[in-house]
Order: sequence, then structure tokens, then C-alpha cells
Amino acid sequence: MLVACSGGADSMALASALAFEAPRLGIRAGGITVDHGLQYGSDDRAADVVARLAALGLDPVEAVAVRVAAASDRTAHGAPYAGGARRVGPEAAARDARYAALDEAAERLGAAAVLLGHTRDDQAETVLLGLARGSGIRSLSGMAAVSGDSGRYRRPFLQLDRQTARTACLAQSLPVWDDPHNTDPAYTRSRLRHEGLPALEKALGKGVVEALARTAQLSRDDADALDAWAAREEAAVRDETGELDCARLYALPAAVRRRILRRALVAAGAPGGSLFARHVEEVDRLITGWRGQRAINLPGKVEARRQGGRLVLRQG
Ligand SMILES: Nc1ncnc2c1ncn2[C@@H]1O[C@H](COP(=O)(O)OP(=O)(O)OP(=O)(O)O)[C@@H](O)[C@H]1O
Repeated sequence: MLVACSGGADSMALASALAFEAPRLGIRAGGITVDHGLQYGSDDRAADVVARLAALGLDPVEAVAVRVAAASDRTAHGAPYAGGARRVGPEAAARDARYAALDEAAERLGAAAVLLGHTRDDQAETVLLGLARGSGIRSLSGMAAVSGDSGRYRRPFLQLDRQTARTACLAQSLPVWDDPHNTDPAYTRSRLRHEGLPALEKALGKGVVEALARTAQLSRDDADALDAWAAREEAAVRDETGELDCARLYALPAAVRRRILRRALVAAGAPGGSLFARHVEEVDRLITGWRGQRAINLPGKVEARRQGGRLVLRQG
């Protein structure tokens, strides 16, 4: 088992918990820190984190250097920018590079799981970011406790508050490194952490972080149920030629219908990361508000049009 450690309080507390538990559970435990190379001296800091992880008794311990794609060649899918696709910000580019490096390390070292130090506070922030996107309950469901290929990524601190992780480090005299990005108001998440959530707590009371984290779990359960419903209906709304039948789609609840439409658009070639709720809603109006609209152009050069009671999706 590997712990992914930035050197921050959350993942240092996690590293120390793993180092404590692993020998008792009879599992081999190591640590990885990723050097994004975005700040001067980041290599020295990574070496420092490696030394701290080794001092906890973790083995193997590695620093992995990555190259974060420049703004001009980033897209939402990590593919070279070729026009049309959504460009991503620096936070997302660093995250993509980090997960690629963690995947590679897990494969190379034969790790069964990679532990991440996300806390309940991170979860609350993720829910608020999803809420502000306005794209439905899937984006309110935050981070899963288990995710990635074959459940590789685990977040054992998802129910724990950030302050407890910090207190654990203090109690064990573990030195921690505070990422300056976490307090840089240029970053959306940082503004949310330092301005948005404190303002919400002031207005709504202290329990708001816990309530947002609970919202994540409830939304995840609801979203999973609706996804399963949509998957079951998928075959039934297609005619004998495999095209989507508008009357059958119309009869379904909107939440189920929009899920089917989204999946069909992605299957037709629209990149998931560029397909927003408003795109799906526009296609949905071909079903629910039909008044002879023209074909709709969508990301990935996908075209949706209604023809003879069928919804025809084609990539041009
Ligand atoms: N540079 C890194 N190298 C290895 N793992 C990382 C790195 N950055 C983040 N992680 C992993 O991803 C988790 C979430 O990181 P994020 O930066 O979102 O949160 P954070 O609040 O800064 O966490 P931390 O206090 O542990 O740095 C971390 O707890 C850690 O497990």
C-alpha cells in the first residue's frame, strides 16, 4: 500500500497512521511524493518529504518528478490542444500529471492501493464547487471513498476534519509543509477555503462543513440509482435500427432521459469533459419542446437532430 504525500498536514498525518497500522496488519507500506516542478526549490522539498516518510518507517519511499503541461497545450482530457476542446486551468493540469505519476508508481511497485489525504473539509469544498457548476447531483457527490481503476485510490480521511489531521501532526511533532497555492487567492479552491466556507459558517453555523460532506454521500447514492435506472432503460428507448425513439424518451422522467441523452452523446463522440448540462438540455428540447428546431451542433463535432420521431446523433 502506498500513501501519496504532499508533505502537507493531511497527508503527513495519513502517512504516519499508515506507518503505524501497516506492521500490525502485516502489509507492506511505502510512500510517494510528486514534484510538480512548479516552484523554485520544489525538488529540495520533495527530497525533504521523502526523508520524513522514510523516518516514519515507510519503505519504499520515492519522489517522482512530473512535467505539468503548459497552458497552451492543455485540454480537459490531457490530450494536445487541437481547438474546440475545453482548456483546463493550472490546478487541473497539475492534478492530471499527479495522478498519472501515482498510477505509474503503483503499477511499477505492485501496490494494491494508493491512499490520499482528502478530508471532510476538502469534500465540502468539492460539493460547493459542484453546486456552483450547476450540473446536477453527480457533481454534488464530491469525491468517492474508493475510486480509480479497480478501486486503486482510497480516501480514509474523508470523514475526518482537517483540524484533527493537523492536531495529529502537532501531537507527534511531525513537521508539515503548507503549500502556498492553498492560500493563494488566485486559485478558486483557495478562495473557497479561506473566504467562501468561513462566510457560510458565519451565516449558517458551524455544522455546514459536515452537512455538505453528508450531502456528498446522499447525492452519490441518488446519482448511482438514477444512473442504474438510465442504464436499464437504454435498450428499451431504441427502435429496431438502434436509433433513439423520441416518444419513448418523452415518457421517461427528465432525470433518467437526460442521463440517457448524455451517454448517447458521449457514445456518438462528444468528449465528456466538454459536454455541459446546457448542451444536454438543448438536445432534450428536441424531445420535450419540439417545434421543428434545426440540428444542434455539439462538442466533438457531434450533431443532434430530430427526424421522423427519431433522435439522430452523428459525428461530422
Ligand atoms: N505533490 C503531491 N505528491 C503526492 N501526493 C499528493 C501531492 N499533492 C497532493 N497529494 C495527495 O492528494 C491529496 C489531496 O491533495 P490536495 O492538494 O487537494 O489537498 P491538501 O489539503 O493540500 O492536502 P495535504 O494537506 O495533504 O497537502 C493529498 O492529501 C495527498 O494524498
